[in-house]
Amino acid sequence: MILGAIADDLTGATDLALMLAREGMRVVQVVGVPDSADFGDAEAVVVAMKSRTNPVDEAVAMSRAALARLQKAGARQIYFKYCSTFDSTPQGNIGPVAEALMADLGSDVTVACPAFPANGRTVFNGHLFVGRQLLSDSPMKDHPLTPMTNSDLVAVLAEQVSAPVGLIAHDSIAAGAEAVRTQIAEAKGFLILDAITDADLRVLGEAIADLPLLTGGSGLALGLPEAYRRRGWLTGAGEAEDFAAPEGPAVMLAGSCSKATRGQIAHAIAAGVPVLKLDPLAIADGRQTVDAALDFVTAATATPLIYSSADPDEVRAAQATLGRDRAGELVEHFLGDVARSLRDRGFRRFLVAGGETSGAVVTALGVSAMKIGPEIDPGVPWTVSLGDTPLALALKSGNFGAEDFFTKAWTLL
Ligand SMILES: Nc1ncnc2c1ncn2[C@@H]1O[C@H](COP(=O)(O)OP(=O)(O)OP(=O)(O)O)[C@@H](O)[C@H]1O
Ligand SMILES: O=C(O)[C@@H](O)C(=O)CO
Repeated sequence: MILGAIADDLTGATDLALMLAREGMRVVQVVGVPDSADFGDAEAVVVAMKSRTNPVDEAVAMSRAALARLQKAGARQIYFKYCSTFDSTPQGNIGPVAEALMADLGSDVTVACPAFPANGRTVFNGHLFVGRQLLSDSPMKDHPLTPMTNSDLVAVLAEQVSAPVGLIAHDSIAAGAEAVRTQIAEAKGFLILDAITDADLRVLGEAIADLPLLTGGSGLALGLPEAYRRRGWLTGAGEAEDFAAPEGPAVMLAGSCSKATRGQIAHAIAAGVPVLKLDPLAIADGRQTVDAALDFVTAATATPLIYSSADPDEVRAAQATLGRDRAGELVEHFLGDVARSLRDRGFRRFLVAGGETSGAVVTALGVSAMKIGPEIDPGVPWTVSLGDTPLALALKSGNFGAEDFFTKAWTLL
């Protein structure tokens, strides 16, 4: 194994696995800390955690356990994958997890870069942009769990760590990999990396391929396989692996409240997709039940969509009554229960929107590992679970995907 990755949520793990597979690596994605350190002939293993919004101690412990397994499997380099919108709170979990991994690896310097230009995430002078907006002006300011109100990543990360946080600005990246490598060699702690294009990411790939620990979104991995190839670690052109989606009925489940997901839902409704909208308050007081949701799915004449996605005002109202965490958990458990019951009734194809939501659904489905299939939109592939009853799973990061995602995805199977 060359690269061992630890992702703080499931859709993020899939996003990274797709990036590595597309650049020619044999990748396996596992869900949760794997029991064994045997990953067959995988050149990269991405361990998907659900640690983005857990208490800091829990997130650190889970990530360290994953690291130990990846080290045992012989990973040459470790990658901590977090969101391209740097989803975190002043407590963490990006900083504390990264610091713990650094300590375990005996390393005193690492880099941090959430840039993913194909999805509009760029970092310039240490400030994160989402499309043309600063992160703090983007819809991420209203995220239900990790509202992002500061775009200055040096400042954001400095609040979360005890080590110093510096910046390698775009002029250094434009000067090439050697210039970046020199700055890293002279630094201690964390270095935020600017990157505004895929070409920047390829320069960075070459500059960082020998560091023990990398931290970033999936974009930072763009140039790694090529850099590994140059070092002779990765051989072969990386032929696309076979992908056969299991046959069977399908369902779509959305718990993401992102602007992108809400737009995709509106598009699906306009296209005639049968929908059921969930309300956390109605789930809490028993007015909405899993049985009723299953009846809705059974009665649907086309692939149905169940969603709890709501605009920021609705989310705030639900959270004011239930509390932020309970509102989220109610929806996640509900969708997980629905998914499990549908699998038991023969459903084999699941499209899920939202990282936390995907974590809950995939856990409920008992999926422990998956292979990467065709890309639906940047950062979102179809996957197929490994094991006795394979399931086709599309796990969409909240903010990813074109407007027609919920209808287009099915045409790729
Ligand atoms: N109507 C609602 N009111 C309050 N919370 C909600 C509502 N609908 C969903 N949630 C919760 O909001 C959270 C959304 O997080 P999730 O990670 O699934 O989506 P996302 O943040 O848009 O996606 P990603 O993490 O991939 O960017 C979940 O915990 C979900 O249960
Ligand atoms: O990096 C991203 O934006 C996504 O892979 C993600 O982590 C969403 O939860």
